[in-house]
Amino acid sequence: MNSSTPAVSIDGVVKRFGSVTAVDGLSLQIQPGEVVAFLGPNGAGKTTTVDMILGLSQPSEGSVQIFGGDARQAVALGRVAAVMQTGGLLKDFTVRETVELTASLFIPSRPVDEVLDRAGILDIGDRLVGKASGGQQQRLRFALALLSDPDLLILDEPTTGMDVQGRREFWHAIRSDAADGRTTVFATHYLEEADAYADRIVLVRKGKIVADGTAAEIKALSAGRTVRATLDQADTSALARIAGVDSVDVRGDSVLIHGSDSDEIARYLLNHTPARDLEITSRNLEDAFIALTGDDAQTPEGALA
Ligand SMILES: Nc1ncnc2c1ncn2[C@@H]1O[C@H](COP(=O)(O)OP(=O)(O)OP(=O)(O)O)[C@@H](O)[C@H]1O
Repeated sequence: MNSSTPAVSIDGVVKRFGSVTAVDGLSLQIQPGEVVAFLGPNGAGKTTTVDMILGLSQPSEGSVQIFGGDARQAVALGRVAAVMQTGGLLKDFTVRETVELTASLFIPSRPVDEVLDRAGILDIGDRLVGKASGGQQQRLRFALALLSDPDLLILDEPTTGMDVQGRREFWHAIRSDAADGRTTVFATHYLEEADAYADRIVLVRKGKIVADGTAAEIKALSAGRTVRATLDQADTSALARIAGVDSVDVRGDSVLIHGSDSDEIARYLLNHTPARDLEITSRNLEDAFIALTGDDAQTPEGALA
Protein backbone atom coordinates (compact mmCIF):
# COMPACT_ATOMS: atom_id res chain seq x y z
CA MET A 1 0.00 0.00 0.00
CA ASN A 2 1.24 3.50 -0.70
CA SER A 3 -0.06 6.75 0.74
CA SER A 4 -2.45 7.32 -2.16
CA THR A 5 -4.21 3.95 -1.74
CA PRO A 6 -7.81 4.61 -0.65
CA ALA A 7 -9.01 3.02 2.58
CA VAL A 8 -12.19 1.97 0.78
CA SER A 9 -12.67 1.74 -2.96
CA ILE A 10 -16.10 0.73 -4.23
CA ASP A 11 -16.37 0.54 -7.98
CA GLY A 12 -19.65 0.08 -9.86
CA VAL A 13 -21.10 -2.19 -7.19
CA VAL A 14 -24.49 -3.82 -7.67
CA LYS A 15 -25.94 -6.19 -5.06
CA ARG A 16 -29.08 -8.17 -5.79
CA PHE A 17 -31.12 -10.38 -3.50
CA GLY A 18 -33.39 -12.26 -5.90
CA SER A 19 -35.55 -9.61 -7.54
CA VAL A 20 -34.46 -6.90 -5.05
CA THR A 21 -31.59 -4.65 -6.12
CA ALA A 22 -30.30 -3.44 -2.75
CA VAL A 23 -27.26 -1.59 -4.15
CA ASP A 24 -27.55 -0.24 -7.66
CA GLY A 25 -24.28 0.86 -9.27
CA LEU A 26 -22.47 2.48 -6.36
CA SER A 27 -18.97 3.92 -6.71
CA LEU A 28 -17.17 5.55 -3.82
CA GLN A 29 -13.63 6.19 -2.64
CA ILE A 30 -12.80 6.93 0.97
CA GLN A 31 -9.34 8.23 1.85
CA PRO A 32 -7.40 7.24 4.99
CA GLY A 33 -8.37 9.36 8.00
CA GLU A 34 -11.79 10.40 6.66
CA VAL A 35 -14.89 10.09 8.85
CA VAL A 36 -17.72 9.33 6.45
CA ALA A 37 -21.43 9.05 7.24
CA PHE A 38 -23.71 6.86 5.17
CA LEU A 39 -27.07 8.48 5.49
CA GLY A 40 -30.36 7.31 4.05
CA PRO A 41 -33.85 6.05 4.81
CA ASN A 42 -34.78 2.46 5.69
CA GLY A 43 -33.91 0.06 2.94
CA ALA A 44 -31.58 2.50 1.14
CA GLY A 45 -28.79 -0.08 1.01
CA LYS A 46 -26.55 1.14 3.84
CA THR A 47 -26.20 -2.17 5.69
CA THR A 48 -25.79 -4.09 2.44
CA THR A 49 -22.90 -1.80 1.48
CA VAL A 50 -21.33 -2.05 4.93
CA ASP A 51 -21.54 -5.85 4.73
CA MET A 52 -19.61 -5.81 1.45
CA ILE A 53 -16.95 -3.48 2.90
CA LEU A 54 -16.54 -6.05 5.69
CA GLY A 55 -16.35 -8.93 3.22
CA LEU A 56 -19.48 -10.50 4.75
CA SER A 57 -21.05 -10.62 1.32
CA GLN A 58 -19.82 -10.24 -2.21
CA PRO A 59 -21.09 -7.80 -4.86
CA SER A 60 -23.23 -9.21 -7.69
CA GLU A 61 -21.30 -6.84 -9.97
CA GLY A 62 -18.37 -4.47 -9.49
CA SER A 63 -15.63 -4.58 -6.90
CA VAL A 64 -14.87 -3.56 -3.32
CA GLN A 65 -11.27 -3.07 -2.22
CA ILE A 66 -10.06 -2.26 1.26
CA PHE A 67 -6.59 -0.68 1.46
CA GLY A 68 -6.06 -1.94 -2.08
CA GLY A 69 -6.85 -5.58 -1.25
CA ASP A 70 -9.54 -8.08 -0.41
CA ALA A 71 -11.99 -7.07 2.34
CA ARG A 72 -11.91 -10.48 4.10
CA GLN A 73 -8.14 -10.38 4.24
CA ALA A 74 -8.18 -6.88 5.74
CA VAL A 75 -10.63 -8.08 8.41
CA ALA A 76 -8.51 -11.19 9.12
CA LEU A 77 -5.44 -8.99 9.58
CA GLY A 78 -7.29 -6.83 12.10
CA ARG A 79 -7.03 -3.78 9.87
CA VAL A 80 -10.82 -3.49 9.74
CA ALA A 81 -13.23 -3.86 12.64
CA ALA A 82 -16.93 -3.21 13.00
CA VAL A 83 -19.61 -2.26 15.49
CA MET A 84 -22.85 -3.70 14.18
CA GLN A 85 -26.41 -3.18 15.43
CA THR A 86 -27.05 -6.60 16.88
CA GLY A 87 -25.65 -9.99 17.71
CA GLY A 88 -22.32 -11.34 18.76
CA LEU A 89 -22.54 -11.04 22.55
CA LEU A 90 -22.85 -13.89 25.05
CA LYS A 91 -25.13 -12.97 27.94
CA ASP A 92 -23.49 -15.18 30.62
CA PHE A 93 -20.05 -13.60 30.39
CA THR A 94 -19.11 -10.41 32.14
CA VAL A 95 -18.20 -7.34 30.12
CA ARG A 96 -14.49 -7.80 30.92
CA GLU A 97 -14.55 -11.56 30.20
CA THR A 98 -16.11 -10.82 26.80
CA VAL A 99 -13.26 -8.49 25.90
CA GLU A 100 -10.64 -10.91 27.31
CA LEU A 101 -12.13 -13.82 25.38
CA THR A 102 -12.10 -11.88 22.13
CA ALA A 103 -8.56 -10.66 22.83
CA SER A 104 -7.45 -14.29 23.28
CA LEU A 105 -8.65 -15.18 19.78
CA PHE A 106 -6.05 -13.04 18.05
CA ILE A 107 -3.02 -10.95 18.91
CA PRO A 108 -4.54 -7.74 20.21
CA SER A 109 -2.74 -4.44 19.77
CA ARG A 110 -4.41 -2.74 22.70
CA PRO A 111 -4.70 -3.88 26.34
CA VAL A 112 -8.14 -4.90 27.65
CA ASP A 113 -8.30 -2.12 30.25
CA GLU A 114 -7.44 0.49 27.68
CA VAL A 115 -10.26 -0.45 25.31
CA LEU A 116 -12.74 -0.77 28.21
CA ASP A 117 -11.74 2.71 29.29
CA ARG A 118 -11.90 4.08 25.75
CA ALA A 119 -15.43 2.73 25.36
CA GLY A 120 -16.46 4.15 28.75
CA ILE A 121 -17.22 0.78 30.39
CA LEU A 122 -14.19 0.21 32.62
CA ASP A 123 -16.40 0.68 35.69
CA ILE A 124 -18.88 -2.04 34.65
CA GLY A 125 -16.28 -4.70 33.74
CA ASP A 126 -17.75 -7.18 36.26
CA ARG A 127 -21.34 -6.82 35.07
CA LEU A 128 -22.91 -9.71 33.20
CA VAL A 129 -23.53 -8.82 29.56
CA GLY A 130 -27.14 -9.98 29.94
CA LYS A 131 -27.61 -7.38 32.69
CA ALA A 132 -25.97 -4.55 30.77
CA SER A 133 -28.23 -2.00 29.15
CA GLY A 134 -28.62 -1.70 25.38
CA GLY A 135 -26.34 1.33 25.31
CA GLN A 136 -23.72 -0.44 27.47
CA GLN A 137 -23.81 -3.47 25.18
CA GLN A 138 -23.26 -1.15 22.25
CA ARG A 139 -20.23 0.33 24.05
CA LEU A 140 -18.98 -3.23 24.61
CA ARG A 141 -19.18 -3.89 20.86
CA PHE A 142 -17.18 -0.70 20.39
CA ALA A 143 -14.54 -1.92 22.90
CA LEU A 144 -14.25 -5.23 20.99
CA ALA A 145 -13.80 -3.36 17.72
CA LEU A 146 -10.96 -1.31 19.20
CA LEU A 147 -8.93 -4.36 20.36
CA SER A 148 -7.03 -4.78 17.10
CA ASP A 149 -6.45 -1.00 16.82
CA PRO A 150 -7.97 -1.11 13.31
CA ASP A 151 -7.07 1.32 10.52
CA LEU A 152 -10.69 1.24 9.37
CA LEU A 153 -13.66 1.20 11.70
CA ILE A 154 -17.12 0.41 10.35
CA LEU A 155 -20.12 1.36 12.46
CA ASP A 156 -23.72 0.43 11.68
CA GLU A 157 -26.08 2.62 13.71
CA PRO A 158 -23.42 2.70 16.44
CA THR A 159 -25.21 4.84 19.02
CA THR A 160 -28.51 2.93 19.05
CA GLY A 161 -29.66 2.73 22.68
CA MET A 162 -27.03 5.13 24.00
CA ASP A 163 -28.11 8.09 26.11
CA VAL A 164 -27.08 11.65 25.28
CA GLN A 165 -23.89 11.53 27.33
CA GLY A 166 -23.00 8.11 25.93
CA ARG A 167 -23.38 9.41 22.39
CA ARG A 168 -21.21 12.40 23.11
CA GLU A 169 -18.43 10.31 24.69
CA PHE A 170 -18.63 7.81 21.88
CA TRP A 171 -18.23 10.43 19.16
CA HIS A 172 -15.48 12.16 21.10
CA ALA A 173 -13.51 8.89 21.07
CA ILE A 174 -14.16 8.42 17.34
CA ARG A 175 -13.06 11.95 16.46
CA SER A 176 -9.91 11.75 18.52
CA ASP A 177 -8.90 8.45 16.84
CA ALA A 178 -9.68 9.99 13.44
CA ALA A 179 -7.22 12.76 14.25
CA ASP A 180 -4.62 9.99 14.64
CA GLY A 181 -5.44 8.72 11.14
CA ARG A 182 -8.15 6.10 11.65
CA THR A 183 -10.71 5.93 8.86
CA THR A 184 -14.29 5.64 10.06
CA VAL A 185 -17.40 4.84 8.08
CA PHE A 186 -20.75 4.90 9.83
CA ALA A 187 -24.30 4.23 8.72
CA THR A 188 -26.99 6.26 10.41
CA HIS A 189 -30.50 7.62 10.11
CA TYR A 190 -29.61 10.70 12.13
CA LEU A 191 -28.89 13.79 10.14
CA GLU A 192 -27.70 15.59 13.28
CA GLU A 193 -25.13 12.89 14.05
CA ALA A 194 -23.80 12.92 10.50
CA ASP A 195 -23.77 16.71 10.51
CA ALA A 196 -21.89 16.99 13.79
CA TYR A 197 -19.33 14.20 13.44
CA ALA A 198 -18.67 13.33 9.80
CA ASP A 199 -16.15 15.04 7.51
CA ARG A 200 -18.22 13.86 4.62
CA ILE A 201 -21.78 12.66 4.12
CA VAL A 202 -22.78 10.13 1.47
CA LEU A 203 -26.53 10.23 1.00
CA VAL A 204 -27.98 7.01 -0.40
CA ARG A 205 -31.43 6.28 -1.72
CA LYS A 206 -32.63 3.07 -3.36
CA GLY A 207 -29.08 1.75 -3.61
CA LYS A 208 -27.70 4.84 -5.34
CA ILE A 209 -25.70 7.83 -4.13
CA VAL A 210 -27.85 10.95 -4.42
CA ALA A 211 -25.36 13.35 -2.84
CA ASP A 212 -21.79 13.21 -1.58
CA GLY A 213 -20.09 16.10 0.14
CA THR A 214 -19.44 17.90 3.41
CA ALA A 215 -22.42 18.61 5.64
CA ALA A 216 -22.31 22.23 4.49
CA GLU A 217 -22.33 21.19 0.83
CA ILE A 218 -25.23 18.80 1.36
CA LYS A 219 -27.19 21.45 3.18
CA ALA A 220 -26.51 23.99 0.46
CA LEU A 221 -27.58 21.44 -2.12
CA SER A 222 -30.81 20.66 -0.37
CA ALA A 223 -31.53 24.24 0.52
CA GLY A 224 -33.84 26.28 -1.64
CA ARG A 225 -37.47 27.12 -1.13
CA THR A 226 -40.90 25.71 -1.71
CA VAL A 227 -43.46 27.70 -3.66
CA ARG A 228 -47.04 26.66 -2.98
CA ALA A 229 -49.86 27.85 -5.18
CA THR A 230 -53.48 27.08 -5.91
CA LEU A 231 -53.51 25.70 -9.43
CA ASP A 232 -56.03 23.36 -11.02
CA GLN A 233 -54.77 20.76 -13.46
CA ALA A 234 -51.13 21.71 -13.11
CA ASP A 235 -48.85 20.67 -15.97
CA THR A 236 -46.27 18.99 -13.71
CA SER A 237 -43.78 18.26 -16.46
CA ALA A 238 -43.76 21.91 -17.56
CA LEU A 239 -43.31 22.98 -13.93
CA ALA A 240 -40.47 20.50 -13.46
CA ARG A 241 -38.65 22.17 -16.36
CA ILE A 242 -38.46 25.58 -14.62
CA ALA A 243 -34.78 26.37 -13.94
CA GLY A 244 -33.56 25.02 -10.60
CA VAL A 245 -36.70 22.99 -9.81
CA ASP A 246 -36.04 19.63 -8.14
CA SER A 247 -39.52 18.50 -7.12
CA VAL A 248 -43.13 19.10 -8.04
CA ASP A 249 -45.87 17.78 -5.80
CA VAL A 250 -49.61 18.06 -6.50
CA ARG A 251 -51.94 17.92 -3.48
CA GLY A 252 -55.60 18.44 -4.40
CA ASP A 253 -55.86 21.84 -6.05
CA SER A 254 -52.47 22.91 -4.65
CA VAL A 255 -49.09 22.50 -6.22
CA LEU A 256 -45.83 22.53 -4.23
CA ILE A 257 -42.73 23.27 -6.25
CA HIS A 258 -39.31 23.11 -4.68
CA GLY A 259 -36.23 24.61 -6.25
CA SER A 260 -33.16 26.74 -5.83
CA ASP A 261 -34.71 29.85 -7.43
CA SER A 262 -38.10 30.64 -5.92
CA ASP A 263 -38.30 33.98 -7.78
CA GLU A 264 -38.07 32.15 -11.10
CA ILE A 265 -40.75 29.66 -10.01
CA ALA A 266 -43.08 32.46 -8.87
CA ARG A 267 -42.47 34.42 -12.08
CA TYR A 268 -43.31 31.38 -14.20
CA LEU A 269 -46.47 30.59 -12.24
CA LEU A 270 -47.77 34.16 -12.43
CA ASN A 271 -46.85 34.77 -16.06
CA HIS A 272 -47.59 31.41 -17.63
CA THR A 273 -50.32 29.76 -15.53
CA PRO A 274 -53.53 30.78 -13.74
CA ALA A 275 -51.86 30.03 -10.35
CA ARG A 276 -52.95 32.16 -7.37
CA ASP A 277 -52.44 32.39 -3.56
CA LEU A 278 -48.65 31.96 -3.85
CA GLU A 279 -46.72 31.20 -0.65
CA ILE A 280 -42.94 30.83 -0.45
CA THR A 281 -41.34 28.93 2.45
CA SER A 282 -37.89 27.63 3.41
CA ARG A 283 -37.28 24.01 4.25
CA ASN A 284 -35.77 22.85 7.48
CA LEU A 285 -32.99 20.26 7.56
CA GLU A 286 -35.31 17.31 8.03
CA ASP A 287 -37.51 18.35 5.10
CA ALA A 288 -34.37 18.68 3.00
CA PHE A 289 -33.29 15.13 3.85
CA ILE A 290 -36.72 13.81 2.90
CA ALA A 291 -36.63 15.82 -0.31
CA LEU A 292 -33.31 14.24 -1.28
CA THR A 293 -34.07 10.69 -0.20
CA GLY A 294 -37.85 10.31 -0.13
CA ASP A 295 -39.89 8.27 -2.57
CA ASP A 296 -40.72 11.30 -4.73
CA ALA A 297 -37.19 12.65 -4.73
CA GLN A 298 -35.45 13.42 -7.96
CA THR A 299 -31.69 13.76 -8.08
CA PRO A 300 -31.30 17.49 -7.58
CA GLU A 301 -29.73 19.65 -10.20
CA GLY A 302 -26.06 20.17 -9.46
CA ALA A 303 -25.99 17.10 -7.21
CA LEU A 304 -22.61 16.47 -5.68
CA ALA A 305 -22.81 12.77 -6.33
N1 LIG B 1 -30.51 -10.93 2.74
C1 LIG B 1 -31.44 -10.22 2.08
N2 LIG B 1 -32.38 -10.83 1.31
C2 LIG B 1 -33.30 -10.12 0.64
N3 LIG B 1 -33.38 -8.79 0.63
C3 LIG B 1 -32.49 -8.11 1.37
C4 LIG B 1 -31.47 -8.79 2.12
N4 LIG B 1 -30.72 -7.86 2.76
C5 LIG B 1 -31.24 -6.66 2.40
N5 LIG B 1 -32.30 -6.81 1.58
C6 LIG B 1 -33.10 -5.72 0.96
O1 LIG B 1 -32.21 -4.80 0.37
C7 LIG B 1 -32.64 -3.46 0.57
C8 LIG B 1 -31.57 -2.67 1.28
O2 LIG B 1 -31.46 -3.12 2.64
P1 LIG B 1 -30.40 -2.57 3.67
O3 LIG B 1 -30.55 -3.35 4.93
O4 LIG B 1 -29.06 -2.52 3.04
O5 LIG B 1 -30.90 -1.06 3.88
P2 LIG B 1 -30.48 -0.02 5.00
O6 LIG B 1 -30.22 1.26 4.26
O7 LIG B 1 -29.39 -0.53 5.84
O8 LIG B 1 -31.81 0.10 5.82
P3 LIG B 1 -32.08 0.38 7.40
O9 LIG B 1 -31.92 1.85 7.55
O10 LIG B 1 -33.50 -0.04 7.55
O11 LIG B 1 -31.12 -0.43 8.20
C9 LIG B 1 -33.95 -3.57 1.33
O12 LIG B 1 -34.99 -3.51 0.40
C10 LIG B 1 -33.88 -4.93 1.99
O13 LIG B 1 -35.16 -5.46 2.18
